[in-house]
Amino acid sequence: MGMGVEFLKGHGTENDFVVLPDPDGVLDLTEARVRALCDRRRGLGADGVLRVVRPDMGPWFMDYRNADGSIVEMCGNGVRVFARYLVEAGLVPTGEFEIGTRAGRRQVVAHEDGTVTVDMGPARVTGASTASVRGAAFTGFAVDVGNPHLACVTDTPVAELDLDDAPGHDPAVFPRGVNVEFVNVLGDGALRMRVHERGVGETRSCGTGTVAAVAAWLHGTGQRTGKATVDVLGGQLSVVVEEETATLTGPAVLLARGELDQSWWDSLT
Ligand SMILES: N[C@@H](CCC[C@H](N)C(=O)O)C(=O)O
Repeated sequence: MGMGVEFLKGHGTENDFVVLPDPDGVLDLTEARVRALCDRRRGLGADGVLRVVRPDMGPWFMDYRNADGSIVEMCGNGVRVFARYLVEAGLVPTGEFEIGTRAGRRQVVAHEDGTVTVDMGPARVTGASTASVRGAAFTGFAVDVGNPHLACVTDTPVAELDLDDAPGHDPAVFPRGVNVEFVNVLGDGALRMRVHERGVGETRSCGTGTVAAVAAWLHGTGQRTGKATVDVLGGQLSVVVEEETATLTGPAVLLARGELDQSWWDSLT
């Protein structure tokens, strides 16, 4: 290894991340550096950054950043990729362990087949609200999965939506912004979803978004618990919603590792 900053690249259902191992918490991860890393032309390209930190007390901590550099609470696909990194780096044994996030500790199970199950904590439906896409209104439910979501179950085929721009939302309901999901019901327990993520744009998957989608679908049909598969642009995730918590299962892939050029890193402040 040379002197550059170590990185890995990974994805969960094509929601992709740069992983930065930083056990001693010495990296100065500025907004400018996150933006440059995530840029698909002048950087490595990713939807977000996962910095891997070992606190003095407690489990390994996932310091998650959106591609625009914003620091937010939780990332369901990210936590699976983070878990895969910890296992492959030999920092935890395959099986069950905890990961710290800004939304609290999350129990994960890294399976032998490469998939990871995450206990996501409760998915709380907190009310109803409306998203707009090119003048069309979509009603949905506000769902708190540690981070904020507006999940809209709709008969409009999600493939037809133009999500290049952020959907409109009510800032009084979502003062810190929101991730917006559009959801089609394909059959009992089978959903299709597209998502526009706060701080990123449209992504090919959002783990917390799939949990919000299933919680909203169940809520709208008068059910408190249930399970569903959710087809996203980048694959399929499985979600189980229980009274007190929800679980998310899906793939987690690491595909590259290397080091960032130190002078490039230093040129960004
Ligand atoms: N892609 C993530 C969610 C990342 C955070 C989100 N953009 C936010 O700002 O809350 C996931 O898989 O959950």
